[in-house]
Amino acid sequence: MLVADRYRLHAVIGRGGMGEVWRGLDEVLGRPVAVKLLLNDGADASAEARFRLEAQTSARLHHPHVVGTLDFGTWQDRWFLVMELVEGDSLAGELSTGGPLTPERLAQVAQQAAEGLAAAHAQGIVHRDIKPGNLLGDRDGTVRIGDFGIARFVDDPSAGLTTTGQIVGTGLYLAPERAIGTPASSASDLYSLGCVLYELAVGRPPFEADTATALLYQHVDAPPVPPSRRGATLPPAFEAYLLSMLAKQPGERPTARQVADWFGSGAWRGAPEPLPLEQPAAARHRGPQQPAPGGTRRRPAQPTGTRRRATGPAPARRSAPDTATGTRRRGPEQPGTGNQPPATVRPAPGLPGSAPAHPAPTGGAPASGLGTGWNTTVHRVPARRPGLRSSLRRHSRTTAVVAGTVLFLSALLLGMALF
Ligand SMILES: Nc1ncnc2c1ncn2[C@@H]1O[C@H](COP(=O)(O)OP(=O)(O)OP(=O)(O)O)[C@@H](O)[C@H]1O
Repeated sequence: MLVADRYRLHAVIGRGGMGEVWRGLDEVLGRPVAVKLLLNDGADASAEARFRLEAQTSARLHHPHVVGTLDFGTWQDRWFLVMELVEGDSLAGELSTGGPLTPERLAQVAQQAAEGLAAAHAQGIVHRDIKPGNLLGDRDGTVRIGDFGIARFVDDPSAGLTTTGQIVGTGLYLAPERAIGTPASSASDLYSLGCVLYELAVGRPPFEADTATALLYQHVDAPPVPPSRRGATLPPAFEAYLLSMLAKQPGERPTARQVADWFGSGAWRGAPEPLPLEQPAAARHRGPQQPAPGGTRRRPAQPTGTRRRATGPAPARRSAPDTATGTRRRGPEQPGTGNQPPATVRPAPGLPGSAPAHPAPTGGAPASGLGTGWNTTVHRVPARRPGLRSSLRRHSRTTAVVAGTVLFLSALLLGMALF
């Protein structure tokens, strides 16, 4: 098939919600390309506008870690988008074929995906659909962010909702603030990236549930179980930093720039700071930014230029639910994987019951990670949820109380030391 007298389509690479992607050849320039053809079913009147927006948005970005846009137009009444061809597998494919990634590969994914996001955020673009399938790995492992199909500019008042008030994004990776209907910000992308890294480390996403409502509650209310308690072998600094990306409050997450710098610095190899008696003298003088190969129990390394609150130790110290088992097996002991929502999920009065709000096409399969119908883009769940909103506020209050107590005790100890 020759599209627009120029692009020879060879084989379908994959299908998404908006169209199918083909491997092809630009016969004019003689180079391989990927061509996305918008589905022609006429089912979604806004699809054409979204497709055009994807083209325009991605065309503004020129970055080694973002899939480049080469052309856009119509051919035989179908819209097409021509992109750089990424020859390797998506991170979703990498996980399903090879299992959880090594810390080295994970750090590379984190750094490069964050570089791509930082470039988008610098242009005022929020991706809004960061998920394993949208992170493409080149043959040499280079990670490129694709699919800006639902990206928005941060000052776009319609960002976050469709015209019918539905939440846009992928539920397994949806930031808490988005679960309560707040428009996505760059911090929302960082939360999604945190969920993706978690999944690539553990083999399962941080939160899973049988219903969309229960899943949203977990994003808002449930502390993620540290990956190490689910079988992942990450250096402690890496784990702490990853958990900081999953902070419930957007302002407590590191920025994309900080994530890229931190992983690029090698600080992820570090371990928590040892207790005073265990600490070797040389390590005491090592700066907090430096990696600590082989060290034990050192405080997580601080990212360059990162706000103190975004460095990760706090989430890591948060006690995990007793349901964590340290296994990768999916079962009722893992958060949200049983038939009932976990104890931390409190369905609010008036919310839909246990029936999935967005039924999985596989016949009611739970929201259990890659390959399920929940791994989709638009959630047909009413976006404004008072219960979820107050839940998020409660998190802020708890943080304030803890911070106040720590401050008070510090002052008390200081006073005792002085007098
Ligand atoms: N530039 C590209 N090079 C190589 N493969 C690509 C490229 N763009 C997309 N793909 C592959 O094509 C498949 C479909 O991509 P597409 O962006 O249409 O859908 P999706 O992200 O899977 O779903 P949705 O758009 O509904 O979120 C994906 O699996 C992806 O791996």
